[in-house]
Amino acid sequence: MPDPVFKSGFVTIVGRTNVGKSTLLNSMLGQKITIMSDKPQTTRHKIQCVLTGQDYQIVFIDTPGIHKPKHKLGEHMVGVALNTLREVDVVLLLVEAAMPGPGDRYMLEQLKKVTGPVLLAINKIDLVKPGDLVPIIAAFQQAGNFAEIVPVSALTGENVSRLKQIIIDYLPEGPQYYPGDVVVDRPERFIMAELIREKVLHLTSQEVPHSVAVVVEEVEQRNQDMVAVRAVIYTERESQKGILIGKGGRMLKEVGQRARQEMEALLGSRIFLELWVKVKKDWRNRDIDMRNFGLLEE
Ligand SMILES: Nc1nc2c(ncn2[C@@H]2O[C@H](COP(=O)(O)OP(=O)(O)OP(=O)(O)O)[C@@H](O)[C@H]2O)c(=O)[nH]1
Repeated sequence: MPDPVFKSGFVTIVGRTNVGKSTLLNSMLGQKITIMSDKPQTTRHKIQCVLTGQDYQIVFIDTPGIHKPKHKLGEHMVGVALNTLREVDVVLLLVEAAMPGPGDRYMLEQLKKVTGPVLLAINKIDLVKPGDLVPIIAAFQQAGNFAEIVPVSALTGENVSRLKQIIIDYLPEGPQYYPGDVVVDRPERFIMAELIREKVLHLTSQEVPHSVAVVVEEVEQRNQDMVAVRAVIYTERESQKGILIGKGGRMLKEVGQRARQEMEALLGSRIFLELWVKVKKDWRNRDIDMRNFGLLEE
């Protein structure tokens, strides 16, 4: 019998904010890695997760949403997304199960610049009646040029393994780029910061929008099973700082407790987490600060 072919390559998931990119990625990986929240624009970084099977390896690059930029950080995000599209083997466009609107058309235009296969996954099908899906699929089929169209629910997992198989089908024959386990090509500090930020977004609802950045300033191995972490949550306004700290420090304590539990599970050691809140005005419009926060590559 001939050896089975090993397939590998780089895949990027693109889509408007909030369509469920992180949820889908996590569902495919079966492990929580990227930030998930119900606020738009939470995935600012290019994250590589690696999914390895018997005869395949998918390297996921999670790009920020392609959307019309509103401020400097927005512009940067669009640039990152478009550059990534040209470097990968497969582009996976994720949309919500609804008729394509102006925002989708903007994205479909951008995707015409891609030469490789573009797959379309129509997400959140758990929210629509099966009958309503047919015209949606037809509309997207007409509006774009997709190698495959797959309806999925990232949340319930419906059709996710089929989508994974289709991605593998479109990968070229190639080497195993990374070791066998799921890995994240990001320093642990980044993951810890994202976990903290996720808790902030979940716990503060509307009052503190995504104008929050988290920087892990220090990680110190105290002893064999204890790691001390010092992190700063940056907000744009004093009022947001107040909300984040909460009455008698209650909010910050809650954020810290929840983040710590997940950090411990992820890193497999006990964590001593020290959290600070600082105000840094208008950080989103200043390149220098964005670089400090690790949002721009040098
Ligand atoms: N009902 C339903 N909700 C979903 C599904 N997939 C994702 N969501 C929800 O949609 C919201 C956004 O999901 P994310 O995975 O954070 O979206 P994203 O595209 O990564 O968002 P950004 O990081 O802002 O670009 C979350 O509240 C998810 O729980 C799905 O299949 N069905």
